[in-house]
Amino acid sequence: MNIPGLLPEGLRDSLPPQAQALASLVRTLTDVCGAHGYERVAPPLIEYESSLASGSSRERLRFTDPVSQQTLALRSDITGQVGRIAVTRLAQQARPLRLMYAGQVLRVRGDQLSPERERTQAGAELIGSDGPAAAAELLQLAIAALATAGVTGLSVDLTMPTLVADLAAAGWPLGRASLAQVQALLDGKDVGALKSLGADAFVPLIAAAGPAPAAIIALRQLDLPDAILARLDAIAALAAGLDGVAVTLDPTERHGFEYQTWLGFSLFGAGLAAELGRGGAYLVPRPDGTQEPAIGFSLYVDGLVDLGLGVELQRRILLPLGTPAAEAAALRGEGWITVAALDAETGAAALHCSHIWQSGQAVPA
Ligand SMILES: N[C@@H](Cc1c[nH]c[nH+]1)C(=O)O
Repeated sequence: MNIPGLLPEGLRDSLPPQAQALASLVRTLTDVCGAHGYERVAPPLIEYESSLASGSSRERLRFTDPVSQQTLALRSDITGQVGRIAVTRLAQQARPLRLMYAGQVLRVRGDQLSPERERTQAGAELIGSDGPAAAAELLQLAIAALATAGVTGLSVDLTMPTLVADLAAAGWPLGRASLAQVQALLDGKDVGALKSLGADAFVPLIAAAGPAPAAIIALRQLDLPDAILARLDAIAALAAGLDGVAVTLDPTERHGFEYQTWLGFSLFGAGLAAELGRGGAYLVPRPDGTQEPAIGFSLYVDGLVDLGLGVELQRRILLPLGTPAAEAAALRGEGWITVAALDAETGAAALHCSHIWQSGQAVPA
């Protein structure tokens, strides 16, 4: 098919002013992470499919490399690549290691709330710890970055991605159901089926969701193993430390948390149904077969552009033909965007200029 301008489903051109807004938002978000001690890394867009596959079951666009004959894939997430860098090239660096990144990722399929397949992720990962102090740092950093970018009405949904599996491992009876079945029934909030299969113990988890303080009280009433009670304490402290942000807890939510462990979180803002970012604790596989704890987040910058953020209102001035270069440079120095006329006819409006430079003065067009 060769229709000019037609793009494959889920892909789009970013135009003025959105393309500029995207770049300036990436800058804002990475500046906030940088100011908190995170150092930038830039992994490649494409890698061996086998190295991208570790840790994530996400579907990736793949192809055979005509040069090496190996299967390569386009990254669908940058977190795993940062982990790979941390445990290989930066394995000798002191921990915790604080790294950040920004770049494009490609998903094979979009989803209902965000149909686009190419997205820009900007995020931070702390490698070497996934404890409560690290969790508090990362969550607060994600919130600070979004707030600096101009997001209002921030809310956080906390989840415990491995909770159900951990409870089953600790001896909570699954009845006649498999772990995967119980997880699916919890996703569907299917109390009847859980009971009829003998997995009654898991039913109260459904009601223990909602505003964090109440959900935590409800969970504490269940017969939880000590290790999980300790996590709950950490989550309670985390939620209490997020001033002015609405925090909910949905303990059995796993959707989108394929590799996160004891803690996952989604970030939302006023005006957009889709999440603005997501993060959590996870384990990075080391080449020797052991694992290193880590925690981080990714922000989806396109959603911020859709909210109208990142557009800088800069004044544009038309410079008539023959304007001396020094005058033009002085105007740019004052913060003007200068647009040089190439002829005497083209007017300010056609060049999106609000002003014209006339006899040494900026005159409204
Ligand atoms: N990269 C993950 C979020 C994440 C970052 N670090 C840990 N988890 C995602 O986009 O879903």
